[in-house]
Amino acid sequence: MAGEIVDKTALLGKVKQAPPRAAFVTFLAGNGDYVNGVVGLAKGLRKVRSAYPLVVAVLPDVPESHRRLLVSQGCIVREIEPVYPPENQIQFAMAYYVINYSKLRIWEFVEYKKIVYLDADIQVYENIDRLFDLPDGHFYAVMDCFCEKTWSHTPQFKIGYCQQCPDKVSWPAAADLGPPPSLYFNAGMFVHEPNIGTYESLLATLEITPPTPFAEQDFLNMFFKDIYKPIPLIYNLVLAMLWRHPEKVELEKVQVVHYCAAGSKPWRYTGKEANMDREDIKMLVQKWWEIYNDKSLDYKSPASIIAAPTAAEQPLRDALSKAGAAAKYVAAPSAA
Ligand SMILES: O=c1ccn([C@@H]2O[C@H](COP(=O)(O)OP(=O)(O)O)[C@@H](O)[C@H]2O)c(=O)[nH]1
Ligand SMILES: OC[C@H]1O[C@H](O[C@@H]2[C@@H](O)[C@H](O)[C@@H](O)[C@H](O)[C@@H]2O)[C@H](O)[C@@H](O)[C@H]1O
Ligand SMILES: [Mn+2]
Repeated sequence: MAGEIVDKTALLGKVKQAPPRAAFVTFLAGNGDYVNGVVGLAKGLRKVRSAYPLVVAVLPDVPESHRRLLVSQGCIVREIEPVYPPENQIQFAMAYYVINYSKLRIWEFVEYKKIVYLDADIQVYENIDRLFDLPDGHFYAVMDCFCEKTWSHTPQFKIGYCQQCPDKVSWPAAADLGPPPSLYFNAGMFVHEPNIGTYESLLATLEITPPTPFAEQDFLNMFFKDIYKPIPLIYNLVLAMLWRHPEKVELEKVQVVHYCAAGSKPWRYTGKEANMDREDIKMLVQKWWEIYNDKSLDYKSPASIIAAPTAAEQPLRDALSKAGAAAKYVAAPSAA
């Protein structure tokens, strides 16, 4: 850079925008392979040029190596303490669901005015930043489907009722079944406002609420029933919709895919489970891998752009150096 004088600190100051008071948040537990989902999500949000950071709420059992990997991919890693439901003999739909109550900790993230929560097995294929502009005071999420056998414990499954097609099998007037279930959302993606009062109420209510098969998803549906506002399924395609309610899915319009069907986690996909040999599933898994393997989507810290810009980044560097006052080049402190 002969002749070039650049004040790296000044440039860094210009590259760093004021942190937006909103964020995407995901949740990571254990030392297993869900960390791949978070890396994929971080790269997917970068690909769609989201203006918001990805915060990863990690449980204490997430190893340092996974945390470093996520920081190297531009994530903000924040440790949370687990949340457990009251002692119980309940059979969760999936045994590991018990740990998903820990998602409740994100109501403590009050440095963010609004949060879009995304499971680690979700990928974002179009920019959904507009969700942060939804009016406050509601809990926004996509309606779930009751048709998979994971719901076989419920009365609605037993009579073949699903909220996605309430007229197909209408809810019987029989008194013993009570009223039809309220609108029920999938808790893999939702828009909410962190708030300490809400957080304390969530935890206090949990202490006196017997756990149920869909764990925190059931609990959140009960807690936010009065302010829940359904949003279109383009924001959280629960894969089972493809074979349970295909008439409701326009795949080309879907912006967010939730790899929640059994066998659909891309990083451990074998194609052997039910429905996993479908062409649309194979295409969606391949789409996930294309982003995960795309090195151009790896995070580059502002310092690395300033120090060694690629051709594509040169314009940014030039603009910044023009914007910044001419000043002596200040080499970064050597790592040694
Ligand atoms: O071993 C696990 C299991 C779950 N999760 C987190 O908990 C979320 C909910 O679990 P999962 O997505 O498997 O539930 P599903 O949506 O498939 O019912 C995951 O997306 C991850 O964010 C995790 O980090 N490690
Ligand atoms: O702990 C309970 C979990 O319940 C939900 O997953 C279910 C649900 O969507 C069912 O309707 C599907 O049939 C099933 O495949 C799927 O796993 C959330 O995605 C997840 O984040 C988490 O809240
Ligand atoms: Mn999920």
